[in-house]
Amino acid sequence: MNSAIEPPLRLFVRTVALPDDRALIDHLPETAPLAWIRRGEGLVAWGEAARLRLSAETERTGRTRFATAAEWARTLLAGAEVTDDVNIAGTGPVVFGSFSFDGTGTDSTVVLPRVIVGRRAGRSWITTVNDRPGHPSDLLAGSGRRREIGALRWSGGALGDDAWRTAVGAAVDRIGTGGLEKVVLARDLVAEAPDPIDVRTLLDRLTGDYPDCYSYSVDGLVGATPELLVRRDGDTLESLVLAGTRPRGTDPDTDAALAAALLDSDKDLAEHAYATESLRLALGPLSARLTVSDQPEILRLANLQHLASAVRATLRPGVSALDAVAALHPTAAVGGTPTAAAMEAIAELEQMDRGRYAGPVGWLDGHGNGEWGIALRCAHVVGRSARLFAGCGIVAGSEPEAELAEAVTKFAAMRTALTD
Ligand SMILES: C=C(O[C@@H]1C=C(C(=O)O)C=C[C@H]1O)C(=O)O
Repeated sequence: MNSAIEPPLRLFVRTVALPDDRALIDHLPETAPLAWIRRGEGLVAWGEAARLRLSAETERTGRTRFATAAEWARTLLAGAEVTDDVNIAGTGPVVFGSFSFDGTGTDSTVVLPRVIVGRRAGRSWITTVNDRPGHPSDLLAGSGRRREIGALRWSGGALGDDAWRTAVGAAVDRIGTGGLEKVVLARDLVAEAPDPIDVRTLLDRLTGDYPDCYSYSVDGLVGATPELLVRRDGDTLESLVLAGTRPRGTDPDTDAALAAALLDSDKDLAEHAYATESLRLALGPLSARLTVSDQPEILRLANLQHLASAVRATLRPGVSALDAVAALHPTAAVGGTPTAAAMEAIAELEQMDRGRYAGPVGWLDGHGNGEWGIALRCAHVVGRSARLFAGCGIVAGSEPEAELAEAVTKFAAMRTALTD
């Protein structure tokens, strides 16, 4: 059964311009911070006016939960009395969501916060969600100082290095015998801190190190993802497909050589093509117009470079950001091809529950606008512990040793963020 914390009978939502140029993170309290930030803009939020917990489904792809969440949000937000002085995507009431990778997972959640602070195209605003008209002053209080994380104790996750190499080998064998073309295999790693982890400290470091990524925090899932699943503003949808990876070089020549090798690698181009194709197939029926760039480009991050393809679509009327998420997840960038066989292979070979890693994370406003990323380069933080995740696309020709090295590099974003 899905369960919702019943919202008050009537919600009063007020958005006003905020003459404040503090960094978004500086507004956040330590408890349950919600965030979606890129290049200093985005949304931060806190408090809870309503929450939907979604139950497990029988299908691994689990599409019903997105439809349930979209309907819940639509009814909730349509029933609110909204006064919006700013009126752009992300103003008015906004829900934040984080969905489990696998539909059989139990920890998907959507929350309507009490206070949302946003910044976009140089404009800042604050939105409050109340049971009575007006801005309650106690919710606008500034936040406390961010705390350091302290000395960490690291331990292995579900599979050690050898076992994970073996799993990659088994995936390559499966691909060779037909029925499966690509599968993304992930692994986990656990860090234990001396005190409860201050998520704002992680966000501060992630936004600093990865300004071009989307730094997010929803219900303890914290990370900085380069992979935009959906941005919907009016009838325009954008997405960025990533698949195919190399590390950054330590000097400009090596860096350029690694990028050139990536653009020239048949294995990586094939891995990338599965991902763009899955997106094209899923988005086609929702779009009046759809363009996927024909040649991938290089996206450079602090620690990695990826093959990237930009996608742009004009959506058919009435398709919300969350409707598009429902159609897209799981893309071959984090699942594989064909989807059902890849999901089975993941469940069998990884030997762990991904939780919300590699699931959609983001926000949705009352007009159906929103931004959703794939929850990558992240950790699930619970009290003093953080469980980190990293995965790699496996195709014919993948080598276990190289994939292991790639996973180590992908862990680095969160490892560094956790390290004082
Ligand atoms: C699965 C992850 O990343 C995905 C896999 C990639 C690859 O295998 O080349 C690249 C980008 C992401 O789509 C991860 O970071 O955990």
